[in-house]
Amino acid sequence: MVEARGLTKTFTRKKETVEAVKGVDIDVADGELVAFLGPNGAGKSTTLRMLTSLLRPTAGSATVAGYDVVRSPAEVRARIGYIGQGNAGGYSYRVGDEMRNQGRFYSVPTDVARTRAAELLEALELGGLEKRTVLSLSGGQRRRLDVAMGLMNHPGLLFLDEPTTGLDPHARANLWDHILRLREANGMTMLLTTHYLDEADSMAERIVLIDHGEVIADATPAALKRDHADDLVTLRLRAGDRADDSAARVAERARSVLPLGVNRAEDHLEDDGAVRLVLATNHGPDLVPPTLRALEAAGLAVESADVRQASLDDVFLNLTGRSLREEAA
Ligand SMILES: Nc1ncnc2c1ncn2[C@@H]1O[C@H](COP(=O)(O)OP(=O)(O)OP(=O)(O)O)[C@@H](O)[C@H]1O
Repeated sequence: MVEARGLTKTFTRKKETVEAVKGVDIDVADGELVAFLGPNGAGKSTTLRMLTSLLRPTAGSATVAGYDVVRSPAEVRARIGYIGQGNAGGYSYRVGDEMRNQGRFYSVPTDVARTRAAELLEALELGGLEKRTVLSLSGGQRRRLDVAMGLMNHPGLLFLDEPTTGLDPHARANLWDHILRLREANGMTMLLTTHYLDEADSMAERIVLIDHGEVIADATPAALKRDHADDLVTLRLRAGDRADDSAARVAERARSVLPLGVNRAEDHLEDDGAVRLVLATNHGPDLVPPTLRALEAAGLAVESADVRQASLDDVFLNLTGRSLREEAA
């Protein structure tokens, strides 16, 4: 559905040059749901705007739904839906008019547009709001209207630029619910940008991590976490009463019986004399039972166990040395 090679965009303004996108390769197969994830200014929107033919690339090429974005922009636009950042611009327009205008923009015959608009508004829980002005809608309703408008031409491929930014958690979940249901019903391919880590993690089948205009990783959320981050299992062990049960001995005995699957182990002496053992692993939850069994069989008392699973922020941190969560904040 999408094939981009060496896609590049350089903005020049008042002698200042910004290399927004630096030679990006992207492939999206039919039916995939792919998220561009990256910090502010990484080049996500610029890439999306080139793929939707809204922005001409400085170099490189892209075909979308089988058409070249530079040579055949009209063919591309007829086959895609695009939901930009803060779309529903005509605030004084009525919801129904916005949908009709969108239909006209895509040359959808009037009677088809009427039926389609009604179906989409119903599917996005906006039924009955046709006569309301866009201005009077809540943030979540406005964003759902954006989605409805983006689907007026029944696209096989939908581009969403930060669809849930600015919405509260309830409205975000609700919007996702609707998007995924429509995707299911229509078999749409979807490409979206987001800086919500949790959203990318749970919704996207594949994540393209973008930083400083470059793709720094491209894989499923699970593979990214497996290859670029560790789960951490933290255990508190009690030093025994015997003379040779010093904290150092406890740590040493614990290390000697750890099961397979531990990438790294560190121990720390706590103020109260307990030993904190931190295990880095790719299989946090699965590692806990055999570890507990092994430690207990070795006569070591485990006071507590905690598992922190790898996150996409850990992945970004390990790849760039910066925290995406902190940059977003
Ligand atoms: N029209 C423009 N003129 C000049 N510079 C631009 C223009 N559009 C984008 N840029 C610059 O290009 C870089 C990439 O911007 P882009 O909007 O693609 O990033 P982004 O990853 O989508 O960020 P955000 O998450 O904040 O939307 C930024 O440095 C931005 O300032």
